[in-house]
Amino acid sequence: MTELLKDKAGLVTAGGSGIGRASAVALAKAGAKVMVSDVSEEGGRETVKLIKEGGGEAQFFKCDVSDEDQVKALVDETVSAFGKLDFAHNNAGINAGQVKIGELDSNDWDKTIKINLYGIFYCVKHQINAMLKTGGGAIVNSASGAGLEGSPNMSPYTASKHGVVGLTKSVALEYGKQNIRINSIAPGATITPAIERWAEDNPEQYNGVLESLPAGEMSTPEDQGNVVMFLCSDLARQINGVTVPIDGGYTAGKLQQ
Ligand SMILES: NC(=O)C1=CN([C@@H]2O[C@H](COP(=O)(O)OP(=O)(O)OC[C@H]3O[C@@H](n4cnc5c(N)ncnc54)[C@H](O)[C@@H]3O)[C@@H](O)[C@H]2O)C=CC1
Ligand SMILES: CC(=O)C(C)=O
Repeated sequence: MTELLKDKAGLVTAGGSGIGRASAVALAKAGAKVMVSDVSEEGGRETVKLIKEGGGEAQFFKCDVSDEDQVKALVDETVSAFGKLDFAHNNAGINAGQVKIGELDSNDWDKTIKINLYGIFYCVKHQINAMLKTGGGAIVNSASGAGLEGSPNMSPYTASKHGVVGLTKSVALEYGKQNIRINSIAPGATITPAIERWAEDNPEQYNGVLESLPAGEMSTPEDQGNVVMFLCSDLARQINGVTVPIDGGYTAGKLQQ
């Protein structure tokens, strides 16, 4: 446990697995009270258990981020449980419809945009309104490397994550003077349970991905969660409106930043 987020309170969406679980744990280890939310009750409650076993404080609230009423209820419940909202990690995202756009089922487009982009909009809107009442705060959105460059066979995902990057920049310009910061992370390939299963089934492709990465390894959920924790803390007080690649240098060879 550290004291970096002592007396702070906030929420994590999709905190029941992978990056969201790691960020919830990192935030709690830094001393924060964390409302872990997920559409999966089982995953979310497991994260709460892990936090409590580590001596931290957390509660679970079920929330599908594609439903605005549920998102508002999550924000209200967090403020009611902890008295304020100092930070939020908006992490829920899916990657449906992994085909060329000519073959894309429109339902996969709708589903992806609804969770990845509308979900971030609903979260940010209601979190900002809560933070305005309690003195400000810090928001971190999960974008992706696919929010910074094109990715074949992932057009709904790529479009949604570019949207998250753009929304982050615009909102940063709107509320800086009210002591609200908003940033995104752009994880590169990160070893979450789903990727672990894929790697086991596709060892050659997995080794190909590893070779393309400057660090020679994928990042871990904890690599992502630690940066989220930093961005939520006052150490990052001058960081606003940016998207931080966390990918061992992968985007350094791709982008002009
Ligand atoms: N794992 C990776 O390599 C990368 C992940 N990301 C992004 O990071 C975020 C988290 O990804 P992972 O940790 O890999 O995910 P994961 O697959 O390990 O977990 C996803 C979680 O999201 C929850 N979820 C799904 N739909 C939801 C909804 N509508 N509302 C609330 N929760 C919902 C699931 O129940 C699950 O607990 C996503 O936004 C993803 O796009 C970005 C770049 C790379
Ligand atoms: C799936 C994804 O967002 C990656 C690997 O950037």
